[in-house]
Amino acid sequence: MSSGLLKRPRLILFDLDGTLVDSVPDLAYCIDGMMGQLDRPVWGETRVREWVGNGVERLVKRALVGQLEGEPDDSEYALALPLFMDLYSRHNGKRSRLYPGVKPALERLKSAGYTLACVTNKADQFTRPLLQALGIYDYFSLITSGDTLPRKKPDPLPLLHSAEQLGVGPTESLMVGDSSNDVKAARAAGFAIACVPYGYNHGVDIQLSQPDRVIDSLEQLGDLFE
Ligand SMILES: O=C(O)COP(=O)(O)O
Ligand SMILES: [Mg+2]
Repeated sequence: MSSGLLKRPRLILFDLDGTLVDSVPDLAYCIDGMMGQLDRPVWGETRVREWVGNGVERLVKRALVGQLEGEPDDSEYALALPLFMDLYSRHNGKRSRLYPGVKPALERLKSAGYTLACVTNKADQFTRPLLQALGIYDYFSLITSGDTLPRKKPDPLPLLHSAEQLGVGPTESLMVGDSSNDVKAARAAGFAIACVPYGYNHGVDIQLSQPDRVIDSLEQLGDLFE
């Protein structure tokens, strides 16, 4: 990782789960509720934390197979997904919290004239209510969810789509995330990438993905730019 200041961006894209919001308490509660309804053992927050970041379908599959990779039995998955969707639509946001410094950081960046947008792999039916419940929906000029486009992060499409919609080029755009999916998507899109170390990266240190910067709090973002 290099040091020194980054080129000042015009657009800052924020990942949601693990970057803005600690959503694992709700996700784990609903995964465990689903497992219980299937008469299977529950996993708890520590395991579920390692499985978040590739969208709801992968999360349910990971819970069914008990690991990051692998495909569950088709008929069990067909039962499990609607159970999870129903539980999460009723519990989304109840136990989730903004990470420290998120709201003041968004406020300061917005006031300083940066365009802010959200790019998440979370399904849109859950993304918008969560941002609203946590009082940060209005900071974002655009929200691109995991099912908005045909491909999710780590594909660069959601990042490139957001920048294009907002009339900003990739070299004037910064992605802020917590996982290797965010780093891969940003690199493929030609965006700069800053990461937080406190989120969900499948149990792996985010430094190993070599983002341009790692910051402890979003409040440090403004200090990164020339
Ligand atoms: O996997 C999800 O549902 C969300 O993940 P993200 O907000 O970190 O992209
Ligand atoms: Mg994330």
